[in-house]
Amino acid sequence: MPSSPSRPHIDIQDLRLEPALQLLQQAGAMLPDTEPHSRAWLQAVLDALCDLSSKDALTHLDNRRSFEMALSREVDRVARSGEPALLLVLDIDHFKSVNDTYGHAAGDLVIQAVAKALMQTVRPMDTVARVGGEEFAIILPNCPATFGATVAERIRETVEALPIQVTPMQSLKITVSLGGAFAPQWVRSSALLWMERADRQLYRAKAEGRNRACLEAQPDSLVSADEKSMLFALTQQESE
Ligand SMILES: Nc1nc2c(ncn2[C@@H]2O[C@H](COP(=O)(O)OP(=O)(O)OP(=O)(O)O)[C@@H](O)[C@H]2O)c(=O)[nH]1
Repeated sequence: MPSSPSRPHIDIQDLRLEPALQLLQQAGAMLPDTEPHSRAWLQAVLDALCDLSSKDALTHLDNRRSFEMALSREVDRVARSGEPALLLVLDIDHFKSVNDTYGHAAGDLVIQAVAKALMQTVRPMDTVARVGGEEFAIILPNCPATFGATVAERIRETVEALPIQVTPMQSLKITVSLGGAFAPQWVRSSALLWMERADRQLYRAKAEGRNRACLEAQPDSLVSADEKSMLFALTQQESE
């Protein structure tokens, strides 16, 4: 393929890569073992930086930024395919008292243990993210409405049964509250609205006593006024 004459030539040696390499080293990321300053080496550095900026440092789950991107992609996919998709948001109950009683390091161990349990409880195709201090979110593509409550309950039970060793002598039990909402099928909605609906259910689970999962009722027919107006605007645009 003929190369474009206007394409600028970049000498990798001239790039200021030291700060990026230090960042990767400090984060314990694997540095590329290909020939330094080769094209393959630079690509591996870029890949490692992308990985670093999309993962949560404590749990290695997706961070909020990459979760939001995944949620937007899922909204588009559902609108095109009509497949059901469930969003679960999950919050550790009374987590402040774990920190206050056992210390911040013990709190971190609890967060890591919950993250690991979530990864082991859902399918590889599901996206598990840490979206806040002690708050997680899970996107479950292709999850039938009839299965939503079962999967949320399975997660709740798994965490409840989990012994978490915070010191050699001390093991803790914790619980989580979950909220869930299905993406409206065949409707181009927004990731933000979907998240708000799941959050409302989480709020309900907390208010009703914690250690429970609340899912939005009648998932297939629930379309908010905002979503209807977005769909209307889109239909208008398409007909113009
Ligand atoms: N150890 C640790 N604590 C964190 C981290 N991020 C946030 N927190 C703490 O998480 C706690 C959250 O407390 P709250 O928002 O009051 O929630 P809660 O105590 O779980 O109460 P409910 O959610 O109502 O059951 C605060 O004490 C934060 O300091 C973290 O990365 N590590």
